[in-house]
Amino acid sequence: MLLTVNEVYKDFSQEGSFFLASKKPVLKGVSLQLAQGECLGLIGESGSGKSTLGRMMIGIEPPDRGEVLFDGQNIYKSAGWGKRADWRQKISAVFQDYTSSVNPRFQVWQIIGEPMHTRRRAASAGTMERIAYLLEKVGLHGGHVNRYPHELSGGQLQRVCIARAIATNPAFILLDEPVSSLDVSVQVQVMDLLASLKEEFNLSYLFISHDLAAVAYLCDRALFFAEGEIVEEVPRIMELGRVKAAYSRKLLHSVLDFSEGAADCHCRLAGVTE
Ligand SMILES: Nc1ncnc2c1ncn2[C@@H]1O[C@H](COP(=O)(O)OP(=O)(O)OP(=O)(O)O)[C@@H](O)[C@H]1O
Repeated sequence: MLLTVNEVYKDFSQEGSFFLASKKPVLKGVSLQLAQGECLGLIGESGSGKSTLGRMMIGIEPPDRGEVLFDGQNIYKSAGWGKRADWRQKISAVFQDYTSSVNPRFQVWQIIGEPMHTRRRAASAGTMERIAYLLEKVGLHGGHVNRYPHELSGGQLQRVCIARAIATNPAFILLDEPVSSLDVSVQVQVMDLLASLKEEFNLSYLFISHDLAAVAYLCDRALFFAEGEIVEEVPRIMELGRVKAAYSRKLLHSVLDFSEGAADCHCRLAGVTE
């Protein structure tokens, strides 16, 4: 298994009364597994702990209890949290807010070169070649290489973030609401890009989204998440419309009418692409 999350717990301090600060449990014994080349959807209401779990799976939010194994290695123990280790090259992320994900003073080549440890002022010919290759992979071209973030559209900037995310040949990418800030027509294009990169590079994704159509389109299976716990698993995405738990049904019906099942969802998304 590429990634294994074993019984992870996380509490955050909460402002209490003047003298007391209470602890709020945000993850309550979550376990999951992710295989190479698989896309797992994580669906849940705002504040349910999805992003906390995502951050934990990319090595930046240590659990209070439990473990996260990448290729069998406990990412918070073996190399020490915060230190460089092989697994860091194999894990990356794309977030919802592409604007704050990049340094506004960096040009596109510097942003994409960041995980390749490119120096700020110059990059080798080999690195620039690699950057050109990555730009092409995400549907951009050489004309974008010297641009600054403010000279790009939202969709183009998110494509730059995706190029940066695949720069180190990762095995796993956290996609935390990666299309939620984009216009609907651009969302579909970026979803198509994520789907084709997954196929080409056999990537594994954890796809956090409120958009059930997007989950149905991209994911192989999905988890419904509430108050720090998995409430239901959908092992085959085509069965997304047949969830049983009251919470999952409530979420489904609040977003789309799923009475026709997940196929309906595919059709709706496909309709936008036509
Ligand atoms: N560093 C932190 N310190 C204190 N509380 C935090 C911290 N990070 C998250 N929380 C709290 O943990 C809870 C879960 O947050 P999280 O962002 O994981 O939820 P989410 O399901 O991703 O929500 P959304 O869909 O709105 O992004 C929230 O109540 C949030 O305020």
